[in-house]
Amino acid sequence: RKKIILDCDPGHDDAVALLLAHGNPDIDLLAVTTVVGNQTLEKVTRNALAVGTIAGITGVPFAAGCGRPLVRSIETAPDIHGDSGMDGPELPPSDIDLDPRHAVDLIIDTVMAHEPGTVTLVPTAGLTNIALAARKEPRIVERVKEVVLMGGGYHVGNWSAVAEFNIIIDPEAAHIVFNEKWPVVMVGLDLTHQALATPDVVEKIAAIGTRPAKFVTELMDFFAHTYKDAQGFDHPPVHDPCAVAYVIDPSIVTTRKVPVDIELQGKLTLGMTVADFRAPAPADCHTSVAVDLDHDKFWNLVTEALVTIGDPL
Ligand SMILES: Nc1ccc([C@@H]2N[C@H](CO)[C@@H](O)[C@H]2O)cc1
Ligand SMILES: [Ca+2]
Repeated sequence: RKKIILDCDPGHDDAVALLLAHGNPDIDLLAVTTVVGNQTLEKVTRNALAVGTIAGITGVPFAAGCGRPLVRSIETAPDIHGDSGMDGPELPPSDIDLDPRHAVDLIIDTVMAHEPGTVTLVPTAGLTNIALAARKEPRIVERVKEVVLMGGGYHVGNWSAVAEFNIIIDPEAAHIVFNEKWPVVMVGLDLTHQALATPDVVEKIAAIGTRPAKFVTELMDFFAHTYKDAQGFDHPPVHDPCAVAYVIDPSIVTTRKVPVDIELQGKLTLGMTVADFRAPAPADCHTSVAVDLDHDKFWNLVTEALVTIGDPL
């Protein structure tokens, strides 16, 4: 099984990523950590625990992490995720207790406790926790198998003309993560804008007839409305589970090995993930970007995970 740590900011699509990670039999979810992003740390942490409760996750530590970016001030995304960060469905009180450790320490402890080269980090939010973990315990960089992150875009932005939200809310953290010498697979907007929750996808999920599936349809209904109003999309792109899906089955995403670095100075380009496609990638290039998604295989993974989780209505 593939061991992962999910670092997230639920977030409608983070919730689907967590359900996919929990429901897929090939994934061993070692820990769930939260970081400020779509909403404040307190709100996204409450949301993560609510999803864990709905999914019936037990025996997996949940820890809260950084409440603000390394350098810049907090920027949340209420226009897309609402005031709670996961508006739409009713959220149950959580029966999961937070791990007493900071997320950075839980990430470090977990990576150091497992065989080198076996733990994949899956960030689906700003990279503040991941950057700090690499600075506090540099040994995790050579020990982590790879970092498969939802963020960035080599030709697409959503928080500026050229920058994606998870990167631009903490570009200094992203610069650290992309420049450490570990393998980084950037699952950016170029890929995730192909993962649209169309009506037939939502109908398939509704037909599963379980509480978690109903929860996802309610998330998607809200997400569809805000994505239409705020970004003019007919159907909402469900970004974060694409990173988990790549870990489960790399064949459902095509990737290209290409140097990627983060713009920290530009007035117009701050937070841009600059991919240099020009020459053949240098032999020591440790970054790659996701290009094409197998839409049907992707949504089959999500529906199969929900079927596995069960809990009929
Ligand atoms: N407009 C918008 C802002 C933030 C996000 C969140 N950031 C990433 C996509 O930019 C995902 O992780 C998602 O949770 C999605 C849409
Ligand atoms: Ca997210």
